Amino acid sequence: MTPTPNAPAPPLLQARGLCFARNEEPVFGPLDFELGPGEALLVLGGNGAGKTTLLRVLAGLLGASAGEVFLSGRPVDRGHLARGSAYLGHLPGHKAELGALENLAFHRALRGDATGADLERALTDVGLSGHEDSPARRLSAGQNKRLALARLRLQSAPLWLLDEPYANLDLDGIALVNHLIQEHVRAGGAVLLTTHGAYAAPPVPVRTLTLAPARSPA
Ligand SMILES: Nc1ncnc2c1ncn2[C@@H]1O[C@H](COP(=O)(O)OP(=O)(O)OP(=O)(O)O)[C@@H](O)[C@H]1O
Repeated sequence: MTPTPNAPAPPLLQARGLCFARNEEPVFGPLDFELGPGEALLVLGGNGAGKTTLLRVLAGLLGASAGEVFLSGRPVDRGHLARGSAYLGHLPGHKAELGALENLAFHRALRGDATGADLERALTDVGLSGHEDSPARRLSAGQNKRLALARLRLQSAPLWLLDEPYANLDLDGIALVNHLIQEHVRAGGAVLLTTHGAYAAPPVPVRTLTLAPARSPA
């Protein structure tokens, strides 16, 4: 279909009637929201409200029970979501025996990414200079989070899904996350993030989505 001249660009991410249930017990939804390029959406809700589950659905790691998700105006399935987003979860997902640099190279090869980005520079940028050869299993929780941030930044996905990105980080690390979010959003990307620490809100236009207890089907 030919786009209408001067038509507003569709949101980068849109959810309509999105629900997730486990064993017929609703976890969240129905949710309707959208996120444009250059925006961040802070997902709020108490422990167990379904924030992580929502991010995993949007990352294509779990299938929604109902509803639709659109990327740049097109309805997408789980495979498209997995390819169109970069997910930072609670677990860093590194190969424990590989060094920090090897982990970045491994994930780049896995994605078939041929950008040729400087991986040593990527480690330096997240404060891991000097840890190039350290196996991931020997990195601290905060250093593992920093390595995951380096991986995130090397991906070209426009949509970032960040689950508790500030967890385990010192003040300098919190500022690093905010810098990366700001850089990504200014480049036209979008970020959906969860956090329990209001102090860490990134310095970009932020909207909020509060997950209320899910409604049981009538
Ligand atoms: N693997 C699982 N198997 C069964 N139930 C699960 C599983 N993971 C999460 N749940 C349940 O799903 C609900 C939502 O969990 P989720 O982790 O999405 O919440 P959350 O808002 O991210 O919580 P928190 O703020 O504590 O991290 C909770 O009731 C939780 O017990």
